Amino acid sequence: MTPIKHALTIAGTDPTGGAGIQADLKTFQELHVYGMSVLTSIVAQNTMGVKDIHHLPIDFIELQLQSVIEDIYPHAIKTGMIAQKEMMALLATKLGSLQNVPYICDPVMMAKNGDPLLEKDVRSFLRDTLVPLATIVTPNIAEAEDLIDMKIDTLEDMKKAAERIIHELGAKYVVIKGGSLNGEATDVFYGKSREFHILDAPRTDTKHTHGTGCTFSAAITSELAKGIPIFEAVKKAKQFTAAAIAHSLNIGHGYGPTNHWAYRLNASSN
Ligand SMILES: Nc1ncnc2c1ncn2[C@@H]1O[C@H](COP(=O)(O)OP(=O)(O)OP(=O)(O)O)[C@@H](O)[C@H]1O
Ligand SMILES: Cc1ncc(COP(=O)(O)O)c(N)n1
Repeated sequence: MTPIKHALTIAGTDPTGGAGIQADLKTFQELHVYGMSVLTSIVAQNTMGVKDIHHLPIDFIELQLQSVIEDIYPHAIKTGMIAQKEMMALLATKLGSLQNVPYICDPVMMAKNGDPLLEKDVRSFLRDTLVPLATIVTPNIAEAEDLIDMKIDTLEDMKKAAERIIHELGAKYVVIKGGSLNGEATDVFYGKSREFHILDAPRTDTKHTHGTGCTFSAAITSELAKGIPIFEAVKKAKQFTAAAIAHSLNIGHGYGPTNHWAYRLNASSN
């Protein structure tokens, strides 16, 4: 039997279980990798919005990370909600010192309803510290616009933005998620091979998309932990997330969560 691979998420929490650390761990489990987590911020949020955020002290985030790495070395690492400059600086140092571990940077900036998850004025610091270290960075349209300070209205704009993220910011690969553009669910993948790939999946007409971005980047992380080539990993993540959205859950009073086991249902009916 192939030894199990280990994936680590470094992110904030969602007590309703749909986004953040909780969505990441559910995704790792569904995709058969051993999931581990380092908490950065504890977020009092639900499907309706964010009530308050408690940031953990930097030295305690460092201690969690050290505890994981000295014991169960991760085969891939993702970051989600990294809210403060000091957290970004710590992670840049730590992630920069790990050799050959794929790093998936989900540049989380806000919750689905628009509530901010990052402290003010730290977005450019995210762009300058964590994005350049990324094997792949996974912005949605608003995050991509913010990272390279350009308006994105069309697929051509998405391609231009992808080129700029690679050539100006230094990540190796990028996938820009077009879920919020023109009612499509078309994503653009681009990277050091300088080839564009367009990823399409049927768009589900639902408001229950809480945690889709976390789920997508955690699925990429799972596949990269297994050693799957990067574009294959992104394609699998796209299918996994599309299924999770197609079977999303009408629970809670706001933007309901996705269904992390939907891909398993699809696979068993094939
Ligand atoms: N309603 C939908 N139906 C199918 N796929 C979707 C839908 N909404 C998003 N996706 C896809 O889910 C994945 C994760 O998208 P994510 O929610 O992070 O970003 P987004 O929808 O592009 O942006 P935003 O968070 O601003 O809505 C992407 O592949 C995206 O194309
Ligand atoms: C802790 C945390 N991280 C990320 C998100 C964004 O979630 P989404 O995937 O819906 O953009 C969130 N709401 N909470």
